[in-house]
Amino acid sequence: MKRYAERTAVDGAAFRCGYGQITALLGHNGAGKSTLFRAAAGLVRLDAGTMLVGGHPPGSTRAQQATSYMPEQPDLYPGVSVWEHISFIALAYGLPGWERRARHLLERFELGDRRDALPHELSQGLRRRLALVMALLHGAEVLLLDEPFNGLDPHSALRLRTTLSDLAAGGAAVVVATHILHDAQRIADQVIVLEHGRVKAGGDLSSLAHKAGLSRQAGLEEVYLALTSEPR
Ligand SMILES: Nc1ncnc2c1ncn2[C@@H]1O[C@H](COP(=O)(O)OP(=O)(O)OP(=O)(O)O)[C@@H](O)[C@H]1O
Repeated sequence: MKRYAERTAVDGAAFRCGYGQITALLGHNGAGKSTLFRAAAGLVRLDAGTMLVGGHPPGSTRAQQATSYMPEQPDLYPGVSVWEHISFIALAYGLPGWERRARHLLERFELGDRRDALPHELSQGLRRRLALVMALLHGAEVLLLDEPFNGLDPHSALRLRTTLSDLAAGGAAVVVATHILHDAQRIADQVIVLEHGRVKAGGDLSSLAHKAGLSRQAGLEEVYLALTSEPR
């Protein structure tokens, strides 16, 4: 449970995100998705309840080493180049031989020729791609990505979906908060629907469709709209 003054951001959000799985965290604006991520990343402390990240308390050194968190509004520093941003992450995690992986990720997200660019010289989608490269650099076993598809063009979104599926196939626990149900439907093994800080429903798409009283072939948007009420 997490409260901000008299406002309860999260309460009753019990679920598990398994290794080797992609979990999509869905919910209206203000449902508590980012608060859960910030708590998992050790940036805010829960007022009650328990959370473990990679088996460790959030904020502990072992949880930090196991986790990579990309906030909804990633911090990029003015005057610091693409390559310098990546070097900083490599230094922070003490990654040996990181340059090869960095070059590979930059190519994968089509930033290979923008190594010297400054954040203000990048479009919104390119800045998001840089933040993704930074989040993926240290090969964390737990990946927490807040709105990673925002601002990506369709090819980049496809590349990201493939990358996340590959990482989950390699054993990572990937958790993605998103409003883009098209992308979530294509990659999620598990969907958690949050409403007012609580888990409204959780499971794979076909079990959620069943819960919503829809055909098991129903798409995620239809299921989401059936399971949730209008935001107030
Ligand atoms: N630093 C803060 N101080 C006060 N209230 C906050 C703070 N951060 C979040 N909240 C409140 O907590 C609730 C959950 O917010 P949160 O950012 O977790 O939602 P979200 O599901 O990520 O929303 P969105 O889809 O809009 O990103 C909201 O009511 C929000 O106003």
